Amino acid sequence: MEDIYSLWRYLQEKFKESLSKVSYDTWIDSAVPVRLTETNIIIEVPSSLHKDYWQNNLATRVVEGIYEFTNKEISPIFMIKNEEVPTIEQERPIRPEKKPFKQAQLNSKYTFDTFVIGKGNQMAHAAALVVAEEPGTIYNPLFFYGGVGLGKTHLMHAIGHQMIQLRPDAKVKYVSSETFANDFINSIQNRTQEQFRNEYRSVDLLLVDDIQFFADKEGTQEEFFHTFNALYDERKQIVLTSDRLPNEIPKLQERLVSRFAWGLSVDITPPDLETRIAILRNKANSERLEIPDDTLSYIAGQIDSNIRELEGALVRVQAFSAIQGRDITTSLAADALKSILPTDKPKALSIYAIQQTVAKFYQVTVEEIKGKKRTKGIVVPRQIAMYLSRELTDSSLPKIGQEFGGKDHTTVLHAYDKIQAAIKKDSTLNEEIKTLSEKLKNN
Ligand SMILES: Nc1ncnc2c1ncn2[C@@H]1O[C@H](COP(=O)(O)OP(=O)(O)OP(=O)(O)O)[C@@H](O)[C@H]1O
Repeated sequence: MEDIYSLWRYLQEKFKESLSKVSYDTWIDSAVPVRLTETNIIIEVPSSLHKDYWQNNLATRVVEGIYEFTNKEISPIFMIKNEEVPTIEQERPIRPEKKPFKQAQLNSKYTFDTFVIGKGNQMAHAAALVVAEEPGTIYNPLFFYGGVGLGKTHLMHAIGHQMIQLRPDAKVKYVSSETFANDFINSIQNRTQEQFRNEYRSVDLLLVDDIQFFADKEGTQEEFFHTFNALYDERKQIVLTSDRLPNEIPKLQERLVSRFAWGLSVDITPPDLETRIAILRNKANSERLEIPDDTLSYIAGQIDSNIRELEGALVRVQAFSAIQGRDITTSLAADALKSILPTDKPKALSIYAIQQTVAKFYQVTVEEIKGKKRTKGIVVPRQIAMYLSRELTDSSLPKIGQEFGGKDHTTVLHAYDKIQAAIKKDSTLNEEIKTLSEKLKNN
């Protein structure tokens, strides 16, 4: 048998590559491998919350990682610290089994009931409900896009659950784009393409997550194109997610880009403070944690862009309180999060600050920059401000458009391309943009 510690180091490295620092520190760093046999690995974690998280989110990756390292199928068993080490023979392997269609690999926690609605996801939530209730009619495909950990997968699963509740015989299939690609490749290797096609083309609802990973996979794109057409022609609902709009995914075939635009694309933007507090409160209630309101506000104030990290922070605070035997208070939360929060976090640059700086530099007003006037003296500063908003902030194109008086994302893209091309030819403009960037970064 392999050495458990080398294997663990290998798994740690893999998780380090794929998880954010906060998630890694919360989930992986706190886990300890206890025993390795021919069939199982026992992993000790600090709390039941950790155990749930490992089982729901990380177990499959453990199986994959161990298989890469040892070439053996070994399932993880998670035990909570200080519990008795389980006897392996009595344990059922946790490795995900092939479930019947109806259950469709849906995470039971990702439902509409547990989804908190806020400004950034309101439209996505509404579209998801429509699609669950009237699949294949209005918004087909439905395309969610937005940053990491903002609830795209959650909403997708919620659609699946809701559809099964309304129509218990509905066939729902949820896959990540990688699973689709792997299934396709395996079907070629095993000569089971017909089975593959039957499986994917006979569903009532197909949910494909993170399709940005289709980039560079020509054969998979080809196959997905046919799957898409077959389902679409039969008026079956398709829901897709990605971290960006289809036309921004490099190497995505044009015919897929245009098909994805047939339905509705909705972005999910980071939650505001109120929504983050509401998400934490829900989570704390469902875990029966006693946390004062000011502590929830404190945690929500520290982690402002990613809900997965927000949840990770709550688990960390809870674990810290359990280990130290202290009640959860704001000062305990501050201690618990100290090591994962950047100490000199630079304040994120806002689009408004860019508009102000550019307006002042070119002696126009912010209203003119955000407005519709097409005189040259205004159009160029407006395009420069859009260009800098894309370069210097994490905002998506639609979000930038919105901040410029509700313009379309294509207008922003056009401005960006135009300025990018212009600075290569026009050295004065190049200098001006450099000066503006420096000014903004040093603010
Ligand atoms: N509005 C919300 N209400 C409650 N929980 C939420 C909400 N949005 C996200 N979450 C939770 O945050 C975590 C991350 O969400 P999810 O996995 O759906 O993100 P994602 O956008 O699919 O991210 P990725 O791009 O990494 O796949 C999940 O545990 C999810 O339940």
